[in-house]
Amino acid sequence: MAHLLSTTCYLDVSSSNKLHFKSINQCSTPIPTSFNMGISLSPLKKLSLQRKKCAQYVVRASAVSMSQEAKTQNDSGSQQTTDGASTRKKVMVIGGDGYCGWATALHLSKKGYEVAIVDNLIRRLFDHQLGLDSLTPISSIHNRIRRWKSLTGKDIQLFVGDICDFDFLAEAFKSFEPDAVVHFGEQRSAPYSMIDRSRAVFTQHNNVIGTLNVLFAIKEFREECHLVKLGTMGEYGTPNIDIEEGFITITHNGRTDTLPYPKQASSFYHLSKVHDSHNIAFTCKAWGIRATDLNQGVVYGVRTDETAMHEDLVNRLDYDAVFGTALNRFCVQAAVGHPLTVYGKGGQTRGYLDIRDTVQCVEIAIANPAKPGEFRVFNQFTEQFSVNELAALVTKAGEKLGLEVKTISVPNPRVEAEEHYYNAKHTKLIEPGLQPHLLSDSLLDSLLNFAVQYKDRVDTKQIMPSVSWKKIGAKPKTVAA
Ligand SMILES: O=c1ccn([C@@H]2O[C@H](COP(=O)(O)OP(=O)(O)O[C@H]3O[C@H](CS(=O)(=O)O)[C@@H](O)[C@H](O)[C@H]3O)[C@@H](O)[C@H]2O)c(=O)[nH]1
Repeated sequence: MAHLLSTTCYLDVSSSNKLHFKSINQCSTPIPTSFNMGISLSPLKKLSLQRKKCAQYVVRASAVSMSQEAKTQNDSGSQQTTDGASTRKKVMVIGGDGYCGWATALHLSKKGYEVAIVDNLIRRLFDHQLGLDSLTPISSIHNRIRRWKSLTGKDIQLFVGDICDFDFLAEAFKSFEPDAVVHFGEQRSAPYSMIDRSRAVFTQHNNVIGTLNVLFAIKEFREECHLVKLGTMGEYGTPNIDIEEGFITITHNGRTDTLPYPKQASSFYHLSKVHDSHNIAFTCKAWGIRATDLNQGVVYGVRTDETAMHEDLVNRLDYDAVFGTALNRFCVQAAVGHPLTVYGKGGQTRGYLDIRDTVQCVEIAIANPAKPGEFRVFNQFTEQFSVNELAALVTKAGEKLGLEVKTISVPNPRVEAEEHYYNAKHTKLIEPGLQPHLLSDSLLDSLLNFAVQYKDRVDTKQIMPSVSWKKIGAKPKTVAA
């Protein structure tokens, strides 16, 4: 069984330019290395893809010139100590190199929080393995952080390693001492988890054990630390009743109780988040952990105020059938003249939100922490759309830009309801101040323009779905060269 090569690196942005190397840790979580259509990925195999002894090093960001005057930002990340002094709240962003994590790390840093990114960079490895790429060219995490420092004067610490390796996570916790942990560090694609047995096992192991380790790290080293965990609206499935925020009050045989809302996830990925929610709820009760489960809907968009500051800060945008999500995919499809790929009847309805609202929601959760022992659940989306509605909106916006947009019905590769009732509550983030960026013509114009700008980078072979919920088997899938 192949394993992941994991480098543990610590980027400390302070005074001198020294580079320190130190041997650290090992890990044993298997990750799959092949996908689809017959030929295995020998170069990646040669990497041996093993979580083995690796280097820890410290890079000083002052090695990068300050290309722009550092600016003072509005700081909302400070907190009062018992003696009245003001300190900056420390937030560890696990998965801070990914789509939502990178945007969030920058936003929190700008808001005055002291931020550390923890990431094993595996999202970049998935692309290498499956032959995929972000629509937008993205810089290395090191260059991203250096650029941020040069533009704003703000440090972001970097711990490169795997949270399934508890020794690594413990070191990161003891070194950074977070007041809050935002946990995006999971394999987040439903199709990826449905490629083959090894991807299903990897997804659930990685996600469930990673979160379990975070819970143990909080208990062991930072009891007061608030866990802000990214869950998913997909935990609820599509029941024929209104979806509440985490809990539902039920009267049964004359007795009444408020219970966790029933979970009906529809992929091994979505199920991993259900398992996480149970583990978190249990440890809140048993150990007094304070946690917020953010059941996020489908995210769209690419720009946030911070990622728009420089090309080195640009976020990734996935359009392929494994990692790309519905609206982002449709915009890229429209830009390259590919028909919009509505799966099945297109009545599948989900909650959606702009990535600028993802970063706002996380900040709201951190600024208003759960109490010790409290397990809160917020539904994190701003609007509901069916896939057909999204296709119609993109068609209209494309026409305005002179694009001829067609839609096709693709046989649904997933097992899901294609026509159903959907009405999900989402008030708990609005009350403390979320100001939603609703999907508008101007947003669609700018997303489409963005897609048009990068359309030469699109590999149209990655658009049609090739992962089937029904055909998943034990045999490892490999990718063609
Ligand atoms: O080309 C496409 C792509 C998707 N769909 C449909 O659009 C819906 C949403 O699919 P998606 O790929 O945009 O989103 P999903 O697989 O549900 O997962 C994404 O959105 C989840 C939130 S939610 O959908 O569970 O609310 C997050 O948890 C995941 O990390 C993120 O990848 C599904 O019914 C899917 O069948 C199409 O019709 N055509």
